[in-house]
Amino acid sequence: MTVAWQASRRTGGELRIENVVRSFAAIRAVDDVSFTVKARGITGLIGPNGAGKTTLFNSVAGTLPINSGSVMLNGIRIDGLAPHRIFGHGLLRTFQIPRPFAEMTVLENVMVTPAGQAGEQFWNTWLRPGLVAREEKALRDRARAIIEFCGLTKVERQLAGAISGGQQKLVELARVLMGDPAIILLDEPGAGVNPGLLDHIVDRIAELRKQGLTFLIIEHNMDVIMSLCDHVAVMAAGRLIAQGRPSEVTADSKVIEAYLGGGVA
Ligand SMILES: Nc1ncnc2c1ncn2[C@@H]1O[C@H](COP(=O)(O)OP(=O)(O)OP(=O)(O)O)[C@@H](O)[C@H]1O
Repeated sequence: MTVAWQASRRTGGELRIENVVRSFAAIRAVDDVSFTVKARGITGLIGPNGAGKTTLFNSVAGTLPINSGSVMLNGIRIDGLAPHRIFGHGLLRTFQIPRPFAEMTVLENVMVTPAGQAGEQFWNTWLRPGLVAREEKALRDRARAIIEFCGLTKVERQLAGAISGGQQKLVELARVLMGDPAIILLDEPGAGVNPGLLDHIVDRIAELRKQGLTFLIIEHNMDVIMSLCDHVAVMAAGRLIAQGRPSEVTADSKVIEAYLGGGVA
């Protein structure tokens, strides 16, 4: 029997992206971009293919160093920190293509959490077996509660490589939730997901926001953006060309022009 799970252990999640530049040789993939993701809100990041959205995500999450500018999380400067330190400050991300351990079950995938458990120190297995067993049980209970929250209980014993692409997206979300995030960067949660499951994913994201989490979401599906986001930032050719409420940015002539000129996915 699992206990109801609440995503409310951290507070905050405000992300301030200021004048960020990231180039690849002559291409300024992110060109002097500034915007703020409000704590406990859902900000969408949209733009045509090649706009620089993924590069900005990678820069914020610490996997790509930035050339200039700054990234602040809850007032703490995080650009230049290693990805695991940024993770430690509560910023976690998912990937456009889910990356589960295909030969492990859904439950095992969700139980793979950051270092620091007693069982990871091998001598504990002999000297303090009770502690290791208690930690293992607490981890399993927490994983099962999060799996239930994500609606994955029916498939928790299946191999993660054998479930649908949409369910794998939910496994990614569950894994991120195990890391106790303040802010989650979601990379195209709707890509390749059937409409029924997409409604469920949207509902879970809305519930997590209600519980105090903050989101920055890259998404090409405008229905998802319109139903979830309270703020939208629009990039094109590396630059931020508009930001505001969803209804404002979709009516903005610069945005319409960028999509018509750049081709919408
Ligand atoms: N590792 C890299 N090396 C060289 N150029 C890159 C690299 N990564 C991205 N780019 C270039 O940077 C620009 C922005 O790409 P990016 O993938 O960030 O855009 P995007 O908005 O995420 O696009 P999509 O919606 O198609 O995923 C593109 O011109 C791309 O070719």
